[in-house]
Amino acid sequence: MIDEKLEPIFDDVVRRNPGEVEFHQAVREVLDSLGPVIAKNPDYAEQKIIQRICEPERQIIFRVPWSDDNGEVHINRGMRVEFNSALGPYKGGLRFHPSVNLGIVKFLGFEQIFKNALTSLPIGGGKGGADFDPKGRSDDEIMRFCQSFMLELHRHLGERTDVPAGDTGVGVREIGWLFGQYKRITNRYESGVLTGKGVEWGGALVRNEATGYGLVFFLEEMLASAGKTLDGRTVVVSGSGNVAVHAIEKAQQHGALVVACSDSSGFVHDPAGLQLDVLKDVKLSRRKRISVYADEVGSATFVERGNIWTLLCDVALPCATQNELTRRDAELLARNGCIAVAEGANMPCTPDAIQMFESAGVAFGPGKAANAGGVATSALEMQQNASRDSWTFEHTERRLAEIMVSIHRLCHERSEQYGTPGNLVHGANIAGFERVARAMSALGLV
Ligand SMILES: NC(=O)C1=CN([C@@H]2O[C@H](COP(=O)(O)OP(=O)(O)OC[C@H]3O[C@@H](n4cnc5c(N)ncnc54)[C@H](O)[C@@H]3O)[C@@H](O)[C@H]2O)C=CC1
Ligand SMILES: O=C(O)CCC(=O)C(=O)O
Repeated sequence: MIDEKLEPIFDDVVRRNPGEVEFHQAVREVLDSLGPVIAKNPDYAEQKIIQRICEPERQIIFRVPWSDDNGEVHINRGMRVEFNSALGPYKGGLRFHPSVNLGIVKFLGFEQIFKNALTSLPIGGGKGGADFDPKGRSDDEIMRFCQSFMLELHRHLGERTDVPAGDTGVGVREIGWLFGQYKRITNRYESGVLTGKGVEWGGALVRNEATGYGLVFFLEEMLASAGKTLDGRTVVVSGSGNVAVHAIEKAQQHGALVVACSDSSGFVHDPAGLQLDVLKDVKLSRRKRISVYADEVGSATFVERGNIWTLLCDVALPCATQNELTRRDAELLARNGCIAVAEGANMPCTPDAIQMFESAGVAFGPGKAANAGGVATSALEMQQNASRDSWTFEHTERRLAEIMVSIHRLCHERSEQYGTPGNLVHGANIAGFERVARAMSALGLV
């Protein structure tokens, strides 16, 4: 429940941003946690810190024209929301997906402010993307799209200004085409302007794996605070993209049996445990539908359009997309004995699903904390670019693990200090907000 003093702020956000339902949802969740913080720090109310945080510093919307392999012209809409730069340059990924609109980019950018603050690294919050659907497009078409997108976006970027990375539909391949075009337009090898680059051209080892790996490090901390471990647990993961595959990899390394994953066509169930090499080959290399995994692995079945959350598991890791896990799914998971849920995707659980987990005693790790390993490792990539250095895999993974442990500790401590022990949603919102609010307050009315 939003504190009654903060209710008018939320109403104003809804009025000023009509129809942007995902953005409203993300704001509501944060404001829900902030009543006690504002009561303790009346200066923040006077300085209208919350109202300022809810208003992006800058929103850029632009036309992206490109032509397909048959010469037909297409027009997409590109956007970048530069939300908050109190802690550092705007930082956050680019999403290419037909569902992208301003409300989606704003929800993602808003979440990113608090997530980035939780890493304790010097990065502000931003997000971008386009309503472009890469599915079924040739490499040439996607490259032309990336080049056209960057032709406009480049003027807003810079290693000290705004530093995008990947997200849904944007991986190392697209970052390559975006970086190549930036370099060509500006005539500068400005490595720190994008992260998630290939390791041969300025990228950092571990960035590709970082979100999924970080999720599992965070999950281990959640379980440890209840005296449990991941070893021997049955895990279900939704999605089969960058985050999902690397979460599966790290969960397996920690002794879990991961029995299912999905894509937008359905899920595969492999009670023997997913074969990671086959999964990576099908989804990341050949970019096929998930059903191909079941065609190639005898122990697996494919369930078209099926609901993955009906499967029995100890741990659920939603790693696909926003609002993919509803209250009904949460009830089912709890009833089936699930003990922990950690969000690899951004906002994959609906608010009433989260409430359900809380009331059923299922440990819950919110995305802005649990999936912060990706952006944290992006900040480590920026550090390496700035110092013209490159670290080993082992060193970088150790840094990632330390960051995830410290994010969990911070969220846990704040949840206790503010009277909701173990509620990591409150802990994450409060800890992230505190860091941004202190910086905004120090920087004056800007
Ligand atoms: N890539 C990164 O470093 C980070 C990504 N995230 C979030 O993680 C989520 C996944 O991102 P990536 O793995 O990078 O994207 P991706 O493009 O590599 O993979 C997305 C996956 O989700 C699946 N998917 C999409 N809609 C689905 C649906 N309705 N049902 C089942 N599967 C569906 C796709 O088929 C694909 O397998 C997104 O919410 C993203 O914002 C969060 C933090 C960092
Ligand atoms: O690495 C980054 O800059 C962004 C990662 C991202 O988009 C996210 O955390 O949701």
